[in-house]
Amino acid sequence: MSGPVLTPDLCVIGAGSGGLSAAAGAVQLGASVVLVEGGEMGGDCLNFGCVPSKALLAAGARGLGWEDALAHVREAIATIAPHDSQARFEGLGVTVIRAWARFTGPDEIQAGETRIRPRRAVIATGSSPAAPPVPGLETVPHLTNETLFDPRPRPGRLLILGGGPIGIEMALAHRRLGCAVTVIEAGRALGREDPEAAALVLTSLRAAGVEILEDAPVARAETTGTGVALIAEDGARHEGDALLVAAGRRPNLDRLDLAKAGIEAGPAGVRVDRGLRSTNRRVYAIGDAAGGPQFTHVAGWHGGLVVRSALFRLPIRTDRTPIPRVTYASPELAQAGLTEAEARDAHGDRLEVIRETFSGNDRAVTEGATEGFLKLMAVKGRPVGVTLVGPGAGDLIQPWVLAMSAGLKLTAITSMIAPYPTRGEISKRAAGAYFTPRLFGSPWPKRIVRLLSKLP
Ligand SMILES: Cc1cc2nc3c(=O)[nH]c(=O)nc-3n(C[C@H](O)[C@H](O)[C@H](O)COP(=O)(O)OP(=O)(O)OC[C@H]3O[C@@H](n4cnc5c(N)ncnc54)[C@H](O)[C@@H]3O)c2cc1C
Ligand SMILES: NC(=O)c1ccc[n+]([C@@H]2O[C@H](COP(=O)([O-])OP(=O)(O)OC[C@H]3O[C@@H](n4cnc5c(N)ncnc54)[C@H](O)[C@@H]3O)[C@@H](O)[C@H]2O)c1
Repeated sequence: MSGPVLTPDLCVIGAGSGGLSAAAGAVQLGASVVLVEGGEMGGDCLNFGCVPSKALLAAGARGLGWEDALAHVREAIATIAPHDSQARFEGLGVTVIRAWARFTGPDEIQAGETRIRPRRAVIATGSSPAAPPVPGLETVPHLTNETLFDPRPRPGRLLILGGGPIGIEMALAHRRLGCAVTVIEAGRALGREDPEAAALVLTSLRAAGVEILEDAPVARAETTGTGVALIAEDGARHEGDALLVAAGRRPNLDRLDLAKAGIEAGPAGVRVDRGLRSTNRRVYAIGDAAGGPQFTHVAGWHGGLVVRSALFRLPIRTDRTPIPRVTYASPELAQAGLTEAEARDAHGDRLEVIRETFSGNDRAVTEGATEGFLKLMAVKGRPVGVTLVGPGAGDLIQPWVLAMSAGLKLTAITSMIAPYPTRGEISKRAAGAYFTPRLFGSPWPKRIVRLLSKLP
């Protein structure tokens, strides 16, 4: 094969959330970096994921019309795009190649005409919408997150196959923009979340007019005269003029020729150890391609970790850090660390669960927005999980993410002075409630106070 041969310290395949973090970190530490991107710089999050979905939600909340909402989505992407652009990365000193990469051997990657023989490589190729095995779906016209934000007419009734985070967030966005929406979910909608928190979100979505059908596996899809129909296993037929398939993801590995490099993978992604190394020790896999939790902040965190490992040869591990997630529904649902059920499995009787509602939060009362609660899972004076549902939950959960990643005790939260009146006071109140029975329910503090009161 002719063409140039590059021998960088690091070759990163994929310029999404994970790949960009790895490339930016490595080049700024003095490494030579080649970044290969076959599609759009910025990957899913910027172009077809987080950014357009949150922009569409916000456009609906602001009461924009359909055309203005789609224009706002394009504007949001365009405003953020320079940060992820080829020009910015070349400015940092990264060699950017716009081509699809594939392995040609254990230590060689081909990208267009260029051959790359890096010291270390990172697979950061992300994921794509999975097509569920529903007969008829292959021929029925449908949207996925890759086409949902393109210019298109407003659907009168949108059917959504799948009630995970994409299905639920996009149901809310379309409802806000005036569409009738039906979500059809095989199991429980938001099935990964704490059931009580998910129920609150789903109740509010139903109250806003979204139809959500649970325990309704879709068995068949058909094209109708005016659009599409989904037929559930129980025979119920649901018709709409557009269909969004949001039924999970599959890793983007087909183009990579992994076997040539001795890299093993399964349906979830590249097989990696807890240090993100694949079965080829010189090749890491990060983000959605690595088969773990699929979030931008996880991909970005992975990007930082592999720089640490590849450049400084420092040990890294991914199995000890609590990973937060937020579903941007109304109200928001945020989770840090373990859910109650997970904490119960992990800690059994040692687990204490404390629940505080926003109806006891003065700011929420003054705003007349008291829906939601915080659930704290604590073991021996330390938080192991927090579920927060309510307006701004994604921001309110951050002190708990800090507390858990830094291994802080609940006293770190109780000793903080929380400004009054803020919704964030709910955290201090929950942490305080952990100590209430210990302090006021035990005879010892009272005995000590009595004893001391006898002293001059
Ligand atoms: C609708 C939607 C909403 C979402 N909302 C959120 C959210 O609010 N918060 C959140 O944290 N996460 C969200 N996510 C998830 C988030 O987008 C992903 O977890 C994140 O983008 C993963 O980053 P990544 O770097 O692993 O992959 P990507 O960002 O997908 O980047 C992978 C890149 O690799 C390129 N590529 C693939 N194969 C090759 C190849 N062979 N050669 C060269 N380049 C290649 C692709 O073109 C792509 O640009 C959302 C996802 C979707 C679909
Ligand atoms: N706010 C966020 O952070 C955010 C937002 C959107 C997406 N994401 C990420 O993207 C990932 C993918 O999201 P998703 O919602 O596509 O996937 P998902 O796997 O979370 O949910 C897909 C849902 O589709 C259902 N389903 C599958 N086949 C079905 C069938 N035949 N009939 C009816 N229902 C069926 C599943 O039971 C599941 O509940 C998420 O796991 C998340 O990590 C994150």
